[in-house]
Amino acid sequence: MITVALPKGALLKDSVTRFAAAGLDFSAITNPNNRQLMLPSACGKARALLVRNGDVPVYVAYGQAQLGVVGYDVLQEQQRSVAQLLDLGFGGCRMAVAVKENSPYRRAADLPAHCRVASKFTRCASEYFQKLDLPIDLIHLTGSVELGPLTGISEAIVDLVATGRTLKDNGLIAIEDLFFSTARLVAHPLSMRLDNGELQDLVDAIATKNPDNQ
Ligand SMILES: Nc1ncnc2c1ncn2[C@@H]1O[C@H](COP(=O)(O)OP(=O)(O)OP(=O)(O)O)[C@@H](O)[C@H]1O
Ligand SMILES: O=P(O)(O)OC[C@H]1O[C@H](OP(=O)(O)OP(=O)(O)O)[C@H](O)[C@@H]1O
Repeated sequence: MITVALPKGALLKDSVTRFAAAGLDFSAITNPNNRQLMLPSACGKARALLVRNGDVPVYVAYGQAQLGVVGYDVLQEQQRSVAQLLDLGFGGCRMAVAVKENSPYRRAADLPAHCRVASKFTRCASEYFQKLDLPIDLIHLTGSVELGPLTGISEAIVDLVATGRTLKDNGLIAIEDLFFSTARLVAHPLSMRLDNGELQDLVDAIATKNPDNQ
């Protein structure tokens, strides 16, 4: 039986839609009254694990799920051994450096050496500033990162921006982008190698049967 790790939160609805188009109906997982974390598909041929977005690569890397859906940002941050099979197109956002609107900084390289940068994505942030050859003091936060410059805990943040509304409503501006992110279909590499065709057929159906293109 194929097990799929689906992310709670922003990517769940579109993930369920894409699997449904490919023949696996996990819609029961989106029922607000549902508290079951492991659910069979309507046909009974597969099952879904409902996990935190950040835990999808963990279940897939360990092989407890053969497939998963997760944001590219999380894959960049975690660097786990999972195979990226498809760009699913939804969940578009960018990873950006942001500062207070009224700060003098307009490029990441303008930030003073050893300034504090808050982020949930500390590996991405660290690699980015290393490439700029700018030493920074990273502060790891797990959410509401925009509060960093507002409270003064940090001069800048590295965080996801989609509509830009959260930045605007908190008096911040993005000054540089690290990368663009969308949801990805990932797989356990060994499961793909040992596949008898069933997994590949599902991946092909997800790739070709996109309701947004029909
Ligand atoms: N505002 C947004 N608009 C569109 N996509 C977003 C937005 N914020 C995040 N995403 C994408 O959706 C993914 C899931 O975000 P979501 O907020 O549901 O999870 P999370 O709470 O950040 O994750 P975790 O459960 O690991 O803490 C992100 O990794 C990113 O790829
Ligand atoms: O540009 P916008 O459309 O306003 O979206 C960006 C916000 O969305 C994400 O936060 P999320 O809602 O996941 O909450 P979090 O701060 O707890 O991560 C991200 O971390 C930003 O805060």
